[in-house]
Amino acid sequence: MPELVFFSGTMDCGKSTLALQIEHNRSARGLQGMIFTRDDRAGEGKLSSRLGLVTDAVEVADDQDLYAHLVHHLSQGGRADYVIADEAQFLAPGQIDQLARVVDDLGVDVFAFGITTDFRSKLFPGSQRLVELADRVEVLQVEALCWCGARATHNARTIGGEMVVEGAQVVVGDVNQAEDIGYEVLCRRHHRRRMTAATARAGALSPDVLPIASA
Ligand SMILES: Nc1ncnc2c1ncn2[C@@H]1O[C@H](COP(=O)(O)OP(=O)(O)O)[C@@H](O)[C@H]1O
Ligand SMILES: Cc1cn([C@H]2C[C@H](O)[C@@H](COP(=O)(O)O)O2)c(=O)[nH]c1=O
Repeated sequence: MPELVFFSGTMDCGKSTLALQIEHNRSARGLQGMIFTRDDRAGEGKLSSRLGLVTDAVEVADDQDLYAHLVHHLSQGGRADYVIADEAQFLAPGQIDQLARVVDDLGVDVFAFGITTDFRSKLFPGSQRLVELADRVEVLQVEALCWCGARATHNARTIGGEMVVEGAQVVVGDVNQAEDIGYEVLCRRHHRRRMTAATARAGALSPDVLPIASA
């Protein structure tokens, strides 16, 4: 049975790498995929992994109908034995419904990859719809780690290393960018306390508070 599978995890846990591996294994056996992405850090129409691999992809537009795109492609004699959708958190809920329709009406597997929650630990609308509709939600096995060594479960947005909780939901960026706007993965405890690697280090280095002399 064809499936809609949502591979989910924090930033930097290997989602795009897995997407590229799925694409490689299938294309090595003569299958042809349709690859969608949106706002990849490598630029428009790219699906990239931090391991250095990159492939071309269809850059999804705001109002694009993904089901209609597949039907048009097939009607022109194209093939689509499977679909990969990376950065799926950026897709609109309606586009996730269209991917479900690709599975149900066209009988094509859809593998979607994305982060579930934003820097405020709120669901992205596209990810929410995937959780609602997917046949399976798979959490990636390679765990990203918080600076404390615990499994990272949350994404923090940072400015100059400090966690921020105000701002637009979508700001394309990367981890390990101490300057300017960046991201850092944290365990829930440290996300709740807004403790990033930089602020934890600063706290550890600050001198003990001197006792207040009594009058
Ligand atoms: N220099 C490196 N050596 C080995 N593995 C690396 C290196 N850089 C990144 N990685 C691996 O790549 C993962 C990030 O992969 P990527 O597919 O870009 O993540 P995602 O799409 O989930 O953000 C890291 O968690 C790590 O396992
Ligand atoms: C938490 C969070 C992330 N983003 C952006 C930052 C990156 O461009 C992508 C995630 O990419 P990855 O391949 O999973 O590392 O999402 C965002 O726009 N808003 C957020 O809150």
